[in-house]
Amino acid sequence: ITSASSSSSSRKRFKTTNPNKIPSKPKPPSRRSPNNLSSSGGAGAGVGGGEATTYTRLPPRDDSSVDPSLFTVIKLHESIVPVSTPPPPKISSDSAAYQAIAYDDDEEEEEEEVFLDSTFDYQGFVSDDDDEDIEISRSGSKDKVFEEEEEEEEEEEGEVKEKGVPAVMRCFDRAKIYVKAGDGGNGVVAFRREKFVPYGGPSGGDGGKGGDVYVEVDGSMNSLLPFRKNIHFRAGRGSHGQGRKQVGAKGEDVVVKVAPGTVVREALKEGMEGEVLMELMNPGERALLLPGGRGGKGNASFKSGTNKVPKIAENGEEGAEMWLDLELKLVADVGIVGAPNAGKSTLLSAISAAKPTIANYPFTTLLPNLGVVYLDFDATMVVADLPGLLEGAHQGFGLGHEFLRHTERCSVLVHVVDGSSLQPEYEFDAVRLEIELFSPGLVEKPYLVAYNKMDLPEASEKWLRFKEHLETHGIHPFCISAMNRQGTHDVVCAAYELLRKESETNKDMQEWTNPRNLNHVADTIQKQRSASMNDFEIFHDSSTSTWNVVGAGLQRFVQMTNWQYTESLKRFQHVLEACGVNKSLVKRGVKEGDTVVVGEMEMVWHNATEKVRVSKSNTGKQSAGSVRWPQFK
Ligand SMILES: Nc1nc2c(ncn2[C@@H]2O[C@H](COP(=O)(O)OP(=O)(O)OP(=O)(O)O)[C@@H](O)[C@H]2O)c(=O)[nH]1
Ligand SMILES: [Mg+2]
Repeated sequence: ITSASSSSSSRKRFKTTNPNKIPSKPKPPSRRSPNNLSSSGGAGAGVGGGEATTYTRLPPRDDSSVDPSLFTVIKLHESIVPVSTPPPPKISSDSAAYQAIAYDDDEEEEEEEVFLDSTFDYQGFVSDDDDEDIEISRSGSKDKVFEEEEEEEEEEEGEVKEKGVPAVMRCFDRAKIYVKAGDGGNGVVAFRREKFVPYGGPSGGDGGKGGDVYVEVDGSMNSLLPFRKNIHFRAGRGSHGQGRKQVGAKGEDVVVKVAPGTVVREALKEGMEGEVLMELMNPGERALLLPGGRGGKGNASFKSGTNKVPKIAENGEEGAEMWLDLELKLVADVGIVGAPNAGKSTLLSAISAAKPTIANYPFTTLLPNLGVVYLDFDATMVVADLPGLLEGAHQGFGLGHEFLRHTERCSVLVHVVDGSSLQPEYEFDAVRLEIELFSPGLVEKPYLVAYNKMDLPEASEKWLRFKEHLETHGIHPFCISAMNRQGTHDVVCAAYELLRKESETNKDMQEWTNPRNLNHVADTIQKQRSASMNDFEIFHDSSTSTWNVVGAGLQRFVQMTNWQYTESLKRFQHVLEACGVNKSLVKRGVKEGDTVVVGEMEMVWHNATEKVRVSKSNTGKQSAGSVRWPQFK
């Protein structure tokens, strides 16, 4: 027999996020079919007036070191759509109402009764219930929530500053956000009160389900910019149950909108990369990420043959919460890479309707530009123009090479070489090396080489030498003048041909990976929620005489138990007995007076032969934020 002592104030709140890892299914990047490009990709670009994404601009600079303060002038396509703002967390003003016993009185009888009977003849957890402190404990826990929030934000700020890429760039394609599903509403204890109907019976309704958290692809977004302003997304809490068996309303859902091509990871501490939870590619795709907590049962649900007057109700289940790392990898078919000032943006503007900034200095392009290239009615491809790569980019020179991850989804690369540079061959090799250093997988992608600026004599002079150099390596370069649009069509056709071949090879694999279950995170959480209470482990530290009973099912049960009602203790005691915790503890050698911890509940163990009886005199003061149970020795 055990009797309980308090602990919830000192222990951290139990989180349904669950310490157990959520298994993820990383999906191999699937390429979009060229046919659906016009409706997606955020670029919204198209021939005939369609506009492409253009975000560029850096004033000419002598040195290539990057001062973030200069990046404030950024031109962005207007189409960035703010993500939906989550509804403010609902805090019911009459939060204490459900705690006390509600009556669905019909006109006449207004008298209040309190059913916090502190005496029952049960060997087990007993309460020195002190009704008046419930409010205090409630507000106490609220404060705690806010404190935690502040901590989280501080932690966020600290992590934003990583070296390499200027802050402005990072924020566009990477974000860290917090999501929380709504808690379930609490059930209530109420009794039917009606004139001429004695013993109306229990009528406390169940709490409503908490709101869900969804992640949705918004085709009009082309960056993760909105997450610079808004990083907390909380679904609404379910309403509490009411008298007359009225079930609480469901909490409001929250939808986190992301750009196509966003990779969602579970955020881990200390810069570690979490598992990929999902990759969201196609506009309109929607994933249920975190399901809201279940509503607590009201006393009407506890009615049984043996207990016709249940004075017990459950708390709502806490909604799961987690931090997510979002990363945008552009969804483009072809990526244009090359050294700074080689003419990459010029090439994109020559082959598509995109209007990236073009200027005669390195690092004009700071963020990738997208454009849609139309070869035919049904032959289109999305082309991305990337910032320039320098030798040593992997060490952070220039803009670094982080943005190369945008090419990971590209099937084909077009390598633009500046023919007017001193040693085009050397420039070519250096850029290839940087690509390889970023990812060996990237260097294996099919690519073609476009030798640019052929209209300039210094470029055409070196063309033959360059061509020979590459041909010895089995590469056949194209020569173009992007500015005059000469030779660009050949490059486009060749790129499209490579793209077609690639998609044929990948076809089988893509078919195999479809259909994807985007809701697998929510499914895992649901599965964990239905974990049996019989699954638990007992950890014992012999030096401290503390026994930790760990099990998802039991922890959830503790969290949902409203300790205000004394019958809750009975039920808890019964559960511990029924699922074998007591037995296992005895077997492991628990001793009189040892501490047993289950979830956030801490108890003192008492041997079964002793009778425990509580008298009314035990109603002492409670500390804020906890419900204290007396210890009986
Ligand atoms: N003569 C000539 N100049 C060109 C050609 N293509 C590009 N240029 C010029 O080269 C300069 C750089 O062009 P961009 O398209 O901005 O080069 P980029 O590779 O995008 O440069 P970053 O974005 O800074 O990496 C501009 O002044 C262009 O006008 C070409 O075919 N012939
Ligand atoms: Mg450029």
